[in-house]
Amino acid sequence: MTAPLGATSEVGPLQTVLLHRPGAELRRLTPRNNDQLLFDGVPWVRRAQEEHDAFAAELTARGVEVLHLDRLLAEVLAVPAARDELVAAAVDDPRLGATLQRTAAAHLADLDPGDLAGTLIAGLAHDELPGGRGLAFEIMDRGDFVVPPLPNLLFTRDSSVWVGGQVAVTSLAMPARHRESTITAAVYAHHPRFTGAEQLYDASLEHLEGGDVLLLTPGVVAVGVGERTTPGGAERLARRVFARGLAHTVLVVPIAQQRATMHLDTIATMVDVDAFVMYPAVADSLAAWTVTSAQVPDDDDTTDLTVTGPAPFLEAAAAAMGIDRLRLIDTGLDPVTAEREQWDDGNNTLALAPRLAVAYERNTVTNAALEAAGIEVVRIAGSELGSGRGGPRCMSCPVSRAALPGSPGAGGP
Ligand SMILES: NC(=[NH2+])NCCC[C@H](N)C(=O)O
Repeated sequence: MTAPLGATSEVGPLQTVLLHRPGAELRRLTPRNNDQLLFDGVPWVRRAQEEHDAFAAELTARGVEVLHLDRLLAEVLAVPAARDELVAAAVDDPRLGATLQRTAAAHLADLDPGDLAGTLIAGLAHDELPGGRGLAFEIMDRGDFVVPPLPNLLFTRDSSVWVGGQVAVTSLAMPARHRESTITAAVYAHHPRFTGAEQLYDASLEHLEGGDVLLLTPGVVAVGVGERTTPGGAERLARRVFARGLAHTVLVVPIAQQRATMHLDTIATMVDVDAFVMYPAVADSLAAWTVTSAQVPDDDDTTDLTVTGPAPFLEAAAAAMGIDRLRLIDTGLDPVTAEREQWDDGNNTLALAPRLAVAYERNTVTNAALEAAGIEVVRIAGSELGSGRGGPRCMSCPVSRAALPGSPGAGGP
């Protein structure tokens, strides 16, 4: 029996999750390209894989079904339409010119599904393309990429997000991540596991990343806007969730446009039905605009919106959730520890159920605070994984979460 698809909260018992075990794409990182590829260092790949395997094992041990994105991808690449879409997307790059696009596409089209999946993720370097031709090919250096690698595919949170029983394939803001959503789009459209899943969003729309989307409680969604998700993306998502009856309130939360706070889930995640772990430096200033719709909404993109605010985030969230107050657990203790542990994704927890969350072991002060507040912490190592600036929440996309007691069912059919 597989669980119904979808999620309506951050903390409902996790049943199925989408992960990506990092592979050869991390071996592409060098001190020259790591900034552009959004890593803060050059990870030791073998150790990163061990850390990721241990993360997956903790989830499996607690009864969570783990789906692996590279395996789903290899399976959909047996479908001709999916193959054609993904090969075309891989060479759809103005750097290449028509001749190199054609020879690269021909090379990719000849690969078997497993090798093609591997190449779409790890990329294709100039010296790996035997029949390469064209002006761009002549001019490129040996190590340049014809198809760039996708080291951030590891952060499955960002390239898709389930809201209720529908899945939003997102529109990623950074060029290094654009192609990730061609992969999630193909998997959701063509893999039998997702047959019938309705798509809520797509990559052609305004920027929206899953790390900015928090399902506070059934019917209430928070969306961070900052370096990645734009106000336009938040507005589009609000209209769509209202039109489809997936939520009644969207809280739009501005966050600083900088790397340390690239997504809302880098400063706050939920660890219980009424509790956040949050970066104290922003706790007092974080604000939210409350978006609702007075109309009986029925159209995806034209519903009138009512916007009120800004109000302090915790007050606006509690009001939208229909509870008196939200509990707050601080990252760190003093400002320096807080800043260090925020940077190391101390806030970026993955709840497996109310009061049970996965966190990086290195954030010792935050984890102690979580335990003091009654949260059981499943600690994982992240010395190598963390160099991509993402923690347990970023590295996971919940595909099925059970409904919270007392709330309507989570997913769709
Ligand atoms: N949901 C998240 N916080 N994701 C973290 C993504 C990290 C990734 N290196 C990026 O810059 O995009």
